[in-house]
This record gives sequence, C-alpha cells and structure tokens, in this order.
Amino acid sequence: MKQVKILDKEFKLFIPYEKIRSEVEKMAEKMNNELANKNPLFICILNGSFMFAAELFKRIDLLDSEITFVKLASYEGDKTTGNVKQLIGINEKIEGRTVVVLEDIVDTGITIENILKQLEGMNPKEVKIATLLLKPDALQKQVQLDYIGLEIPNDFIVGYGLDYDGYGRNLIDIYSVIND
Ligand SMILES: O=P(O)(O)OC[C@H]1O[C@H](OP(=O)(O)OP(=O)(O)O)[C@H](O)[C@@H]1O
Ligand code: HPA
Repeated sequence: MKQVKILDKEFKLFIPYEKIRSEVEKMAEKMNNELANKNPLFICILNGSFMFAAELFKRIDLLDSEITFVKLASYEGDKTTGNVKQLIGINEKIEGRTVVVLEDIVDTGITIENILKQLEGMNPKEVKIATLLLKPDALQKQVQLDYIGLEIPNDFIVGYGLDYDGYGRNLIDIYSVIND
C-alpha cells in the first residue's frame, strides 16, 4: 500500500488519480450539456481547487465560458477555524450571470456557505456549486450542491490540491490520514 509522511502524519493511498480523472470527465460532460448557451462564469476557490479546476475547465467545450479565481482560507493544519478569510476577492461583474463555483472539497460547508452569501448579494442569474469531494458526515450547513464528484468518509485527506499545513498539494493521488 502506497504511503506518504507529511510533517507529523502518515497517509495512505485513498483515491488514485485515474478515479479522480474519470469523475471529473463525467462532471464536465454533464456541465457541457447543462450549461450550453449560458455564458457561465466559473469561480475557482483557491488554493485547494486549482488542480480540480484545471482538470475540469480544459474539458469544458463551451466557448462562451470564463474562469476567475477567489482566494479564501479557513483551515489551520487539519482543523477548520470556522472563520473564513477572504484574501483575493471577486472583481468580475456577477450580476445576471450563471456562476459555477468550483470547490475541491465541501467538508463542514462553512466555506461554501460564506461564498454563497457573498455571491447572492451580487445578483447573479443563478449559482451552481461543483465540488470534487463531499464529506456528508462532516456537513454542518445546509447547502445545495449541483455537481458532486465523490462522497467520502470524514477522514482528513491530502493530495490533488488539498494540503496539510501547506504541504501535499502536489501529490497526484489523494491520500487519507492513518490513525489520526
Ligand atoms: O467545508 P469547509 O469545512 O469550509 O472546508 C472546505 C474548504 O477547506 C479548504 O480550504 P482551506 O480553508 O484549507 O484553504 P486552502 O484551499 O487554501 O487550503 C478547501 O479547499 C475548501 O475551500
Ligand atoms: O480533509 C481535508 N484535507 C485538506 N483540506 C481540507 N479542507 C477541508 N477538509 C480538508
């Protein structure tokens, strides 16, 4: 079994890249059907979502699509602080647009709830939420998710953009913590 050590924690292989890629392909196909002629604006939530967003966006074959980036952070180490800090905001005009928020993971739901509140105040036509991963057992907020890649158990994970204290984002596969 493939294992990695990051700082003080050991992680074991959990989701191989091939599985991630096939989920992203399915999601992109669904979006290509559902978002045609809607001039969608994709919003990638940095840092964690950069790999997922790149993998997905290159499979979006709608020529009227745009992408932009927002930087939010709420995690310190492997725990949420419950306090979402905005580090780079939205500069694009959101009013009247179909917006698709791209998240690597919805865990407690605090981050996505915060983004939704901000976007609602900007009068979009509609907001869709896409997440590569969802931890249903960790969810504390009621949020409607339109595109979900995989549902996973409530264990801390790293890789494919997700970090432990800044490290592990460059792992191609996703790993889950051992004996936390
Ligand atoms: O549902 P939640 O419990 O809010 O967790 C999800 C958020 O946590 C992570 O971001 P983080 O705050 O760690 O910042 P990062 O993307 O820069 O690592 C992840 O990328 C999501 O944005
Ligand atoms: O399990 C996780 N790993 C890394 N970052 C995260 N942000 C929310 N949940 C996680």
